[in-house]
Amino acid sequence: MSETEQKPTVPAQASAPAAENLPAGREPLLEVDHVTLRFGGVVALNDVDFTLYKGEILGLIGPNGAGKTTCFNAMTGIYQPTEGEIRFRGQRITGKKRHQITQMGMARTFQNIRLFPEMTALENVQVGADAHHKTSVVSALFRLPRHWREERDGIEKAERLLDFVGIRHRMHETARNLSYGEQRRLEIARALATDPVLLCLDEPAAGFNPAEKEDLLQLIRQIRDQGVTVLLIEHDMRLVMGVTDRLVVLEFGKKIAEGLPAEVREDHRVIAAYLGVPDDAA
Ligand SMILES: Nc1ncnc2c1ncn2[C@@H]1O[C@H](COP(=O)(O)OP(=O)(O)OP(=O)(O)O)[C@@H](O)[C@H]1O
Repeated sequence: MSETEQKPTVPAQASAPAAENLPAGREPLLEVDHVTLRFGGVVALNDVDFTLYKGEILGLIGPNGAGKTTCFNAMTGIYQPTEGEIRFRGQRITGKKRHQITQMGMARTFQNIRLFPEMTALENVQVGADAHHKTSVVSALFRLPRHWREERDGIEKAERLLDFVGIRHRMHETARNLSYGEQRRLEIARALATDPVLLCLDEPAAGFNPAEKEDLLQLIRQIRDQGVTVLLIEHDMRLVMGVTDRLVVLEFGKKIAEGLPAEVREDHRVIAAYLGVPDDAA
């Protein structure tokens, strides 16, 4: 990416902080405040409590069924907590609609890729950019100048984002014809098109080979360096340990550990959770 016009369209914010400064003195961006979420008899989240600070890359990890995706879904308005609340940029988002949360600056990707398969890569990203368009139905119908301007800006922005994630050369290809890795990158570009301050990535490396994982690690760092805070759910421990500033660990819906990756890796409860051995034997 060149330094000038190729710069991605992500919000201009203060430059990324040094990881070692986290979290002391940092500004909270997202607060998950004693959240419990039940599905009938299943307690998917049990009094989960953590804060995500502006500018960090936080990993949310845990064995299968630990509650990670449920936590993302509660944050992004898909599920409502049974108890507790979630605050984003100081505002309570519990009860808000998904599009309202997107407009507040939170974007996400999904564990199972959700693109518009018959649309081109460019069009998929434009859909994300449309979240902020101000054109009324009338000005779109009558093709007023404002509509053209927004459409042109949307295309330019989509091209820059495709360049940023490394698939600009595929912009006119339909999403269904992209490789799996390209589709995952396209999802990230589409999420960035909504100008998020927080990007939530749900298992972005699933199905990747080691080289693709290394590229993804670089991309996540670049996203953070553009001022976007990142919340990452990921099973690949090498990627998690290599890219995150801090980790929150869930098991059976409960937070069992939180801290720097090096600390969490040594935590006996985390080792027990991953190895499936009794707590006192770990
Ligand atoms: N819509 C739902 N209805 C009922 N139970 C659900 C629902 N969604 C999740 N669960 C249950 O909540 C628990 C947590 O699931 P969740 O998908 O959040 O875990 P996860 O940590 O993301 O797992 P994985 O790593 O396998 O994706 C599981 O027991 C799951 O079966």
